[in-house]
This record gives sequence, C-alpha cells and structure tokens, in this order.
Amino acid sequence: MSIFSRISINSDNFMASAVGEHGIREEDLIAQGDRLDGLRERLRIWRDGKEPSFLGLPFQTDLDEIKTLGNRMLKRFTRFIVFGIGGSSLGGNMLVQTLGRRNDRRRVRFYDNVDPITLESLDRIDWNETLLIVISKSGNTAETIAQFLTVLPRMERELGAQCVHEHVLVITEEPKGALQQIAERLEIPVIPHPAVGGRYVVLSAVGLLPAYLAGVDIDGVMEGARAMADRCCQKDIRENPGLWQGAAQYLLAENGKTISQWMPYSDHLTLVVDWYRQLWAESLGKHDPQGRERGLTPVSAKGVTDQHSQLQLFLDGPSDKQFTFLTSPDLLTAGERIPTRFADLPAVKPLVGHTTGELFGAEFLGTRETLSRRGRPNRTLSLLQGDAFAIGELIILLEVETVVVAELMGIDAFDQPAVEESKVLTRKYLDEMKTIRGL
Ligand SMILES: O=P(O)(O)OC[C@H]1O[C@](O)(CO)[C@@H](O)[C@@H]1O
Repeated sequence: MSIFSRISINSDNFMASAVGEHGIREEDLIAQGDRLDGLRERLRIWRDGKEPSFLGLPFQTDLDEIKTLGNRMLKRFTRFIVFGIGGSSLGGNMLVQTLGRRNDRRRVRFYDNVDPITLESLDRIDWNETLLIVISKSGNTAETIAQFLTVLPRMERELGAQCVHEHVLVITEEPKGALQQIAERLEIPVIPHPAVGGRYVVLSAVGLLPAYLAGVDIDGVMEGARAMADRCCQKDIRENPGLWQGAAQYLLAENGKTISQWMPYSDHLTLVVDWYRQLWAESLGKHDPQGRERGLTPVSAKGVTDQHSQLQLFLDGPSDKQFTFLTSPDLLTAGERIPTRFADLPAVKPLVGHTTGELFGAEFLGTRETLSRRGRPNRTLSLLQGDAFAIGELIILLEVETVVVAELMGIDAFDQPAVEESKVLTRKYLDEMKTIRGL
C-alpha cells in the first residue's frame, strides 16, 4: 500500500554500510520485526479506537467542536494565555510556534513555569481582552494550580468575581482533581481531557485548541497524523516507518548510543524537540522487568549555532550518541544574498553571492557528512516550513517510535513512576518553609 507522505525520512546513515562498526545491520533490523508482533496488534487496536490511545486521536478528536469553540473565543478575545506544564503545554506550544500564522501566534502565550520573575509579566495582561486556558490532566499539578490561584485575585479585581468564569476555560480529566473542583465552584466551563497520557495528547483539544487560536491549520495536522497512523500499522517492518525507525534507534542504543542527540536546522522547529524530549525521556527512562536502568537521553543542539559550541564533542568525544537532523529544505532557497562588498577578504570571498539559506544548508550538509565520516550514526527528517500535514505525520511517527523502543526494551511507555518522589519532597520542603515563615 502506498500512502501519501510529505515528510522525508532518511536513516541510511544509521546503517553499518554507511558509518561502519558504529552503525547497525539491515538484517538485525528486519529481525526485530518478529519481536514486535504483539505491539503491531495493539497499534491496530489503538488506531481503530478500540482502546483510548494517542493513535486513535487523529481519528476521534472532534475538530468541529474545537473550531466552533475557537471561533467563539476569537470573536470575543484578542489574547490567549495557557497555563500548564509538561504534556499540558509542550504539544500545544509546538503547534503554535511551528505552524501558527506569524501575527496570530503572538496572541497565544504559554506559561509553563513558576519562575516568579517570568510570572511578573502577567501583571500587564488586560483581562478584559484575554481568555485563560488552564490545562492539567490530573488537575492536581502544583505549578499549574499555583499559576491559576495567584492570577485569580487580579482577574476578579479587574473583571468582577461574577464574570471570571467567562474568561477561563479548564481542560482536565480527573473529576476529583483540584482543578475540576475549582472549576465547579467558580462555574468555569470544563473541556474533558481524553484518557490519554499528557505527553501523547497533543492531537486533542489540549494541543489543538491553542493551535487553532493561533491560526494553525488543524485539519492539515490531523490529515497528516492519520496518514502516518496508517503507515505505522503496516505489517512489514520495511514499509512501516514507526517500527523501522524505532527498532533502529533501539539497536543503536543496545550498541552504546544511548544519547538521542537532535539537531534541528530550523529555528522554527526547535519547539518540536522540546516536545519530543518529554515524550522520549518520560516514556523510556525507567527500570525494565529485570531491574536494569533503561532509556535514551534526549538532548538538543541547534543548527548551526551549536556547531560552534558542541560539534567538537560530537566528532571527537565518546561515541555514545545517535543523531537526528531536522531540516526544512525550503530554507535553502530563502534569505538575503550576501553582497559582493569586501570580497577581497579571504573570509568573505566564499560567501559572496550566496543566500543565508544556502549557507545554512551547506553547513548542515557539511556537519552531517563530517559526522558520518567519523562513524557517528545519524538520520535526517525533512519537512517544509509551516507544513501542517508533515507536522501531523512527524508527531505520530515520533510517538510510535517511542512505544516501539519501549516494547523492545520491555518497559511501559505510558507511566512515569519515579517522578512522584520529587513531588512528595516538594510538599515536604514547602511545609518546612511554612514553619520558617510562621505560616
Ligand atoms: O497534565 P498534568 O496532570 O498537570 O501533568 C503535567 C505533567 O506532569 C507529569 O505528570 C510529570 O510530573 C507529566 O507526565 C505531565 O505531562
């Protein structure tokens, strides 16, 4: 079956045939297909919506509902603030920044931290013109609750306590969660968060409502997501990019390349990596049934900027990394032409007549080739800037890859058992501060 795609995936440089002993062999990769029969079955069940899952979202999320609500909000408000953290903000922010229309994306702002200095900028918000969207799957996340409760008195002062509910929307799942309780007490409308883990939920109202408010073509995103979901249900691992790419990264990790080093060559696409880091880190960093510590560490370096800060390490340092380049070929033809002025100077001469986009592209190609020559396994994902369909494909590809790696490592991709401990300690330290401050 051939399925239309707008993203090009080239993992030739993962292979031993291209990068020597640090790469992997095609026959080993194909052999992983047999270990993935169980997962393949589950992927189909998920895709068909027989169990709630990220793979069903592109088929089940009601876009008309999101658009109707979004249009209503766009008529009433000029600014949109989103409170949330982790999966409750990274996906939406990624869509807004990579696909939002230039002017429209400025009106949607995400707050995903409790740094008091950053939060000071909320003092300048004109709440008459603003809608606040508070997102938390559990409804109990300390940072999100703190953001909301500290801003609430100001909203009440400006809008009048009885009108606040017209300026807030809550997205949450847990009926007993604090956010749901607060929403009920203040009569704030609640949009249900699907029964899908936060880091896999971008293709629901959680990511798509903020995206729509920023002018994102959410139909395009979902079409691309559906196309990739179908490809990732193909039986043959060679035809199935999710299985192929996931298995390749697993084999590289088994071969000591446990750092997943991303290099987006596009400022626009850096937010994709921010979203991906949570997906990869929380899904894969855990103990396997034998108690072994598993996982791949996702890290990001920006092309070309970090060529001048980290490339030396990538080339001559330990061979513990597998690289993913994220590029936009249309950037190659963009940009200003470098003028002929000062062409007599040796450092200027090679640049003359070229666009900044050509320099960008040449640096990417040069870096990739140098890494390959040093036997550093790498792959390239390329998509056009602002291509909603391709971003939809990319989201599903990366989600499926993640569950493939988890399956091969024998771990659960959907829990995050260890993070609770630091939350318990946070509460303990808050309590201690209370005593110190005599609260
Ligand atoms: O959506 P919630 O429940 O506020 O959680 C936010 C984030 O916190 C985590 O639970 C980790 O602490 C993530 O898995 C999640 O995306």
